[in-house]
Amino acid sequence: MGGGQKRGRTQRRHFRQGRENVWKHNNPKKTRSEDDQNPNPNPNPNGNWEPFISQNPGFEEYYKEQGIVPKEEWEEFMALLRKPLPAAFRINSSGQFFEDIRSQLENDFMKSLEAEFKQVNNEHEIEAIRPLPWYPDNLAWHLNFSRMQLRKNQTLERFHEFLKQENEVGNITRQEAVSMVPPLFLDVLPDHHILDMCAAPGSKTFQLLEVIHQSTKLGQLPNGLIIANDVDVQRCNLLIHQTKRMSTANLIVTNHEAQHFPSCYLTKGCLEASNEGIGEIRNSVLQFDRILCDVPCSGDGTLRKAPDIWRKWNAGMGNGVHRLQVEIAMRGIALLKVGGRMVYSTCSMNPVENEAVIAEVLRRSNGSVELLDVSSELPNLIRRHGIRTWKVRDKGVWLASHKDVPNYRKNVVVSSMFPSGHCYKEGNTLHKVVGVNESDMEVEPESVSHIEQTKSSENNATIASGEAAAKIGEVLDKCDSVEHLDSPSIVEVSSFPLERCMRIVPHDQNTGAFFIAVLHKLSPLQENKTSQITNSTDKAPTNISENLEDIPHDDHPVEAEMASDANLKDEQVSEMSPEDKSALDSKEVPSKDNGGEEVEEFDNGESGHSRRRGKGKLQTQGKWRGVDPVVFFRDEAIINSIRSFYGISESIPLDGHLVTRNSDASHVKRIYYVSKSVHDVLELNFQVGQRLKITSLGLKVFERQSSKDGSAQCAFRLSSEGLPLLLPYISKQMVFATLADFQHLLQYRTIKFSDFVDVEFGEKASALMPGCCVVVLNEGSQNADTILTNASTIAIICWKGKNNMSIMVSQLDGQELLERLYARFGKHPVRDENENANPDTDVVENAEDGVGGSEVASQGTVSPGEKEIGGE
Ligand SMILES: C[S@@+](CC[C@H](N)C(=O)[O-])C[C@H]1O[C@@H](n2cnc3c(N)ncnc32)[C@H](O)[C@@H]1O
Repeated sequence: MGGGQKRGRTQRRHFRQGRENVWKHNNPKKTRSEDDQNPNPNPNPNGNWEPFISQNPGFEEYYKEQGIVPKEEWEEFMALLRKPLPAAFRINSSGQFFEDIRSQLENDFMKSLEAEFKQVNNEHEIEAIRPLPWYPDNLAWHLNFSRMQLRKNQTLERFHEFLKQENEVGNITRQEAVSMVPPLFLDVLPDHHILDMCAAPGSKTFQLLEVIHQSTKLGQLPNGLIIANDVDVQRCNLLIHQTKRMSTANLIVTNHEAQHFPSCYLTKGCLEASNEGIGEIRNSVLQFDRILCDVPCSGDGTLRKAPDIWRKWNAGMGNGVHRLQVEIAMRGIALLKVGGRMVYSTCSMNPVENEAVIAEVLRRSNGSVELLDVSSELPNLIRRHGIRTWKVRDKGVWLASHKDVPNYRKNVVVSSMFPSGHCYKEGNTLHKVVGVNESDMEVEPESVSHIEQTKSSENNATIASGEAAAKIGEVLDKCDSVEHLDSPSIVEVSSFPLERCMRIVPHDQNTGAFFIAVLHKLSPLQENKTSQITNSTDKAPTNISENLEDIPHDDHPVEAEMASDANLKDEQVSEMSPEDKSALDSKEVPSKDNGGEEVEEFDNGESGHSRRRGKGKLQTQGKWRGVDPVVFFRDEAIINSIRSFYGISESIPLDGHLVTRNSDASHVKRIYYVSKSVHDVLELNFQVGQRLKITSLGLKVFERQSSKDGSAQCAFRLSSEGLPLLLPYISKQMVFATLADFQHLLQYRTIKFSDFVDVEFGEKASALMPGCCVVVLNEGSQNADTILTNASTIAIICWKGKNNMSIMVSQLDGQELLERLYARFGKHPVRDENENANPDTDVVENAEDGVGGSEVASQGTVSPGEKEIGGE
């Protein structure tokens, strides 16, 4: 794998930043009084700590003018923006102990924290912690303690410890409350194919994965899949780390510019050539049932948690990302199946990044997409209607219409930023539309600048709430009798039902701010007159595929062979995104076997040991240089030996489900399991010339192992992540332990067979083949079948040596599991020091036989974030 140790270190640094344990103290050198006085400390150039400035006149002027909250709420809105954001977290419902954790919060902490809360909090909030009322099943929680209170207050120590530990092992995820909202509006089902276009660091991907895995039985996989994409490869690594705890075989992580996310489809001719029947057509196009389009944005909705935005904020931030947001959203629409749903969201309050983008998507889609009214969904979530009128601010000047934009700024301040979306060429005037039938208009209604009567709008309340409403009224009064409107003070009102968009504002529920819109695709995208009008003086769109559906469907007869064919027609090439084209071009690039670029780099290599490769060859995944290839693992000898060693039943299919990141089977180090849905996408991707640049996929199930004395009889050991999937199918190398012995193993990590409390267990353990094995907790005297098919069964991977058994679980995970067992069964492991062997807990030092200690340490006991990600 390219990158090697250098990348490993970078990854670790990013993991630390990305999966910061927010419950820890950040700056131990600060004194308590400094911290308490300065809720948002900020170093000045002299290195002294100062509070963040929580004012920005430009910000206030901007949002007052936009009228996103009514005048009478302004002070409350601003006051809350200046307060630190209360912490929120989600219980990971895929975790084995999620019910225990929820019950601990509901029955223990909710009550026990009451008294502490009264002591430390004199605010009006009445509960110390509470479930978010709009999040299903009490799985998301809001804390009324600030992070500082949590860290500093002795009485909160137990709760603080709980949060720290559960966060570290991944049983809970800290996530801003409002950021949990968009996936809830996607209406996801377990068999959906989902694209998360801008997915890193992955909080929402995680939520989506939870939904598709929700009703899956132990040992089975859902039919759906998620492709989580992000343009930033390091942030992709954060996402991979974040989602690792899901142990999912239904995820593919890709690294593309979302606006150029590649098309993958096989044309009719190609299907025939490959003897695939029309019945297979379902797998011949990569389109999605659900798309999450959580785009990059100015982020001013996160002011409460990132107060440095106060200092940085300016109106240009929103203007600067508008075009990219439109391009990403349009690409999403093109990739969405007819009948599918796409959620567009930002953590910005700015209408230019929000309503303007949605209006432009509706305009360009020309009736193929509708904006859904989801007011009946999540009724407990307080939100405001989207607005239909706003202005654009550029270089300190308010612009009410594209007409007002000076010529030299017209390529920057584009028409789609304005409510009408109408582009004015030099010398044009705005034609009045009030009182004109749409049928009388020369151009299509949705492409025309509308000045609407607010009283006839469904959206009276929303529009009337803003300052702009008064101005609209004034202008409309004048408009009715005016044929041409040249006044720069005209206020445009969008004709689209943008009130169906949702804006969450901080003072409604003591949260951050967020914007969400839900789109539904009604028909394939057609060539779009509107966007041509709209863009007549804008820079040309990056590619035509923004406006054309670039995936074949009934209305687009399939004319050419698949993308990888040399005889592609010119127009087909022109519909491709630049990335598609470059992938196509790079077909001429020599294949991975003989043509990688010569580079000087570090490489983790197959041995897993970092080594300097010198002038080595970059790995190549299809067209993508520097990316490990994805290869189906079909080495029958190895697969059979694994099956036979662990007694893995034939009822779990392995053929076609195992992949590696190395084409040389004899050096494969890790083997990943992929679901049928992922398999199908991979097949398609191979057939179209590997257009998808895959960073990570699948669930690690087997890892190559070696033992110092060569006693291990199978070249591969089981991995902890893959165990929940394989457990019901395993019949060998498995022993059932009593609660006491299981707890002792977790506590002491290595135990001599003769030292187990249950003598029979010790004997059975010693009779296993040397090497990797599974220890299953048998609380009570259930039979093996019942235990193995029960989702709440607890099992760990161990190493059977000559004289002892060692666990292959990280210290942290072992400790957490021990705590959970105690919470569930109420028994502490009581150990008579004389009774059992070696009290040392370090498996590396004490593994006197079996696998090489360093092997266990490097593969079994480091935290997941420190292992290689997504490849060999
Ligand atoms: C708002 S964050 C996404 C947060 C994420 N959905 C979550 O819930 O964790 C926006 C992401 O978009 C990514 N991004 C920026 N430009 C992009 C582009 N052109 N294509 C794809 N991703 C992009 C950034 O790297 C960033 O990770």
